[in-house]
Parts: sequence; structure tokens; C-alpha cells
Amino acid sequence: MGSTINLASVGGLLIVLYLAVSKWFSPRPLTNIRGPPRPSSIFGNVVELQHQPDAGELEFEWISQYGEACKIAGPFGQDLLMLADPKALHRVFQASGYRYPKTHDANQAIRLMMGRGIFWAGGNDHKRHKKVMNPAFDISRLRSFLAVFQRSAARLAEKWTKEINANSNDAVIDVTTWISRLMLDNIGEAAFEHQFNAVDAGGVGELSEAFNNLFTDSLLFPDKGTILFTCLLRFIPPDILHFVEYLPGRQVHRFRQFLSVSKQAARDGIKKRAKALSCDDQNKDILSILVKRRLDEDELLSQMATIMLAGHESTAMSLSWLLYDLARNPEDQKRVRQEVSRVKAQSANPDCLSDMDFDGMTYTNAVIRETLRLHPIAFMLPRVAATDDVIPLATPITTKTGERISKIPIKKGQNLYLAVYAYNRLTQVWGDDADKWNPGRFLGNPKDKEYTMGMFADLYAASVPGGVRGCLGNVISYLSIARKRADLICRLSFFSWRFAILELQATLVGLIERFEFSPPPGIEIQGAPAGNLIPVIRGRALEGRQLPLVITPLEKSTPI
Ligand code: HEM
Repeated sequence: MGSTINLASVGGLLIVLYLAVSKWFSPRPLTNIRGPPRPSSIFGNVVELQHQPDAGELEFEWISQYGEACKIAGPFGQDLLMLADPKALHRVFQASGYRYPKTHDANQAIRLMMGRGIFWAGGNDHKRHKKVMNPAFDISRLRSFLAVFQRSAARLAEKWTKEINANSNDAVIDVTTWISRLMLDNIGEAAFEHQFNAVDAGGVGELSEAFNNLFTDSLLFPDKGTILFTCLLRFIPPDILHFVEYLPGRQVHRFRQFLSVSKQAARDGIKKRAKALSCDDQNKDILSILVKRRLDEDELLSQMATIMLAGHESTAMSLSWLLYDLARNPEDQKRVRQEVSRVKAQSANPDCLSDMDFDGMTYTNAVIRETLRLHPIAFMLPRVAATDDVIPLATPITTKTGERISKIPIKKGQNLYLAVYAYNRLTQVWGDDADKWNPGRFLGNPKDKEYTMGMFADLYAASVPGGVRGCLGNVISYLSIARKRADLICRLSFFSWRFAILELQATLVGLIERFEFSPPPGIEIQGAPAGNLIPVIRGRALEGRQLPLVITPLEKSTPI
């Protein structure tokens, strides 16, 4: 750690000198945009943002005060443009192709954590990754995953029942840890036909341990030395940035350890399946396709590490938040359970519900949407402008000189801070009760909106639908744009979103019909800013992610 700080200090000094000189010559297009004061010339607002107790709240406060587009202070005198305005976000994510890539420092962290996979790749490389992955992300295969999700939920229910029986009637269980193991098992089986057995092993095992608390260990409340170090990465040319992985430091060490363990798991998976792959040309799971598509070895392993992480952590955290929301809203929990019983009673195969059955659960789906809205796992996303541009605004903002503007011109290299959490709470988008839990907002006819932000009822929660980097593709564009182009842009996105929703639906239903969830007395949960929105116990964040709930087997509690 000591040498990290030394390196950071020397680098920091050089950067400050460089910036002090270059500042005189560079134009400052955001000069007139209002925003919070700069508390530190070295850190700007970065420390405040990374140390806020409830991720996204500070951004929301600033947006409420200065408008949906405002200026915040980056490190070393940089100005960042913070955006929560729907038209602006649409411009950046959906209408600009590759013109707003991830920032160097964010990409460096991604490379350290997941290697040179699709999450990291940019521009033409990203297009190539998508081309390679698309045949594996075959929408028609999604249904076959349902059985995997349903089996896993049943296995987890058995585990919990045993634990509860050992504790008489009910037990306080950290749902987030168990759900994360379950989702890891799901992605292993669905994507690689590989059994991680994380639920059965109860979290014991190198891979489970490497995943456990990855984000809180590496990104939660970093000290100033670490913040300085990561801020400096923004100024290091990408070509020499990869040397960073050889440096000491909490984040770098944790990312490196995770990548090495997940690549080893990928290697083991490939070895085990090598025979099957060579015998069966029809095999179309993600692993087989990746192997056949001749990615180089490092890219192949990175791609698998990416799918393991991207394909389980976000769904695990989202489902944890969902159980938490239902625990705090017992009436809605009851209503979901009643809907499940009703749909089961009408289903052709009640023991093995289909995707159509799940899609028919209107209230349950509204509940899922409301959780994704209130707890967006990617609560902010950093981007940088690759070209000069003019960002349009749906709601004009007032500048320092009192002028009302509805466009912000920006220069190439401008850093953007995309405030997803704040967008998800805008009253002009979600109504006056935008900060409250109300799944009812998703029932009935979706009101006509000028800007379609997401495929899941305008939901921006999981970000960037339809955009070239989107996880959740925009189903409307998938269906309406030219098939060939749609295949290239959207198939992976659409698949991963449908995968995530089916997984959430099947797991929720499998658990909610067996257990009642309620909040344990005296424990408050906060969403900590650890790269993602991670649930921790208020005042005990450094213990790592936790979401304890009282779980009561249903037959022993209130009947449906
Ligand atoms: C509720 C669950 C999920 C949420 C909230 C979520 C959220 C996101 C977000 C916000 C991004 C964009 C990140 C950025 O631009 O920096 C993303 C990208 C991605 N997600 Fe998800 N995700 C979920 C589930 C999944 C699943 C189940 C898979 C795989 C089966 C997956 C695979 C990916 C991949 C591969 C990318 C990178 C796409 C690219 O860069 O082209 N995600 N996800």
C-alpha cells in the first residue's frame, strides 16, 4: 500500500503541474453550468461521492438542486457533466453508437477484474466480441434454462428449510450471500453446462470465495490514497495502463485474485468438456461456441470470467433487493403469493411453470420492475465523449448567468457521469411518488413517453437498453430494425435481459411460495456505493455485503 501511495503522490504532483499549465490553454465549455462547490482541488467531489452512505442519494440531491444536467468536480480540476435528463441519457446511450465509450479508468478496472472480454472491449473489438458471442445467445434456448432456474430455487429452499428447522420455527438468513451462490450455479449450468455447486457447498470453494464480497472488498469506501491512485489512471495513456496490474494495492490485488481464480475455473470447465465438444458439432451452449470461434486463449478465458460475473452478480443483487422490498411491504408479498397460486391453478403444468405463465403474472412483474427502478445495481455509469457533440435536454436548465438552455455543447474528451439512480427518481418521469415503493405505477397502459429508455417499461434501472453496450437490449428496436443489424447489435442484449428476467421470476416464485420474508428488528439496510449498489447493514458496511431477513416456512406462518 505504501508504494502505491508513493507512486500516486509522484504521479499526482506531475499531473497537477501539467493541468495547472494546460488549464490556461484549454477551453472550459462547462464554465456556465451550475453544480455543487469543489471541496478539494485534487479530488473534486470524488471522495464525497465514493463515501456517501447511500449510493446515488448525493447525485439525486445535486440534480434536484441544480437541474438534471449539472457540473460536478472531477479530480485535478476536471469538470464532469452529470446527467439524469432522459433526452440526454438517450443521446449518450442509444443514439450515439460508440461515440461515448467507457472512461480509461473504468475500463482499466474492468480489465483487471474480468480480463479482455466483451465488457472491456471497445469499438471494432467490441463488434468482434459481439459477433463471436451472438450465435451462443440464441433466444430459442432461453426456455431450456427455466428448468435450471427452477431446480436451483428448489435446492436453495431445501437448504433454507434445513437451516430453519435447526433454529426451531424461523431464522435470520443473509439472503444476499445465498442468492449469489444460487445465481452462480445457474450461470455455470446455463452458460457452460458446468456445476459450480456453490449452494450445496455452502460457499466453501475457491470460486465462491473469490466472488464473495468482490465489490465491497475492492471498491467500498476506498481511502484517499486509493482514490488518488484510481484518479490518476484517467490520465495514463491506455497503452501503458496495463502495467498497473503489477502494482500493489487493495483493489488491484482483489481484482487480480478474482480474475485468476475465475480464469482457472474457466480452464477447468473447458478441460472437462473438451471431449463432448470435439464429438458433438451441434453443441450450441456459450462455451462450445466460444471455443469453436477461435478466440485467443486469454480472450476465451476472459469472456467466460465476464459471463460468470456479469451473468450472476447483477441478478443476485437485484433479487436480494426484491426480497428486501417484499419483506418491507407484506401486503405486496401476499399479493404476489396469491397471484402465483392463481396462475398455478390455471397452468397446464403447475409443477413446472412456463415463461408464458411467468409473463402472465402481472403484479409480480410490476413488483420486479419497481425493485429494479428503486435499486438500480449500476447506480451510475461513467463515459467519455469521443467527439465534440451537443447534448439535448428534455428539461431546460438555468445557467450561472440565469440563461435557460436546452442544449449543452461538449468537447471531445469531456467526462460524463450518468446518474442512473437519480434518473430513476425523477418525478417528471415516474410521478410525484417517484421516491416511494409503488409497483402499481407499472400496471395499466404505460403512458406514452417521448423517450423510450428501456425495454422493461421504460425502465432505465439496468441501463442502456438498445445501445451498443446495453445489457438489456431494446426489444422494440430488435423487432423493428433490419434483421442483420439487429442480430449484431441486440441479440446478446436481448438474450441477457430475458435471461435475467426469467431467472428473477423463476427464483422469486420458487422461494415466495415456500417462505415468508420479514425484516429483522433493529437492522437497517443501506445501498452502499461499491461499484454496484450493494446491500450492507447500516453502520456495519465494512463487514461486507449482507441482507439478513427473517425467513419463516410458509406452512408455519399465515396461510395464503
Ligand atoms: C437484473 C440483472 C442485470 C442487470 C441489472 C444488468 C445490468 C447491466 C448493465 C448496467 C450493463 C452495462 C454496463 C456498462 O455500460 O458499463 C450490463 C452489461 C452487460 N451485461 Fe448485464 N445485467 C443483468 C443481468 C445480466 C445477465 C443475466 C447477463 C448474462 C447472461 C448479463 C450480461 C451482460 C454483458 C455480457 C454485458 C456487457 C455488454 C457489452 O458491453 O456489450 N447481464 N448489464
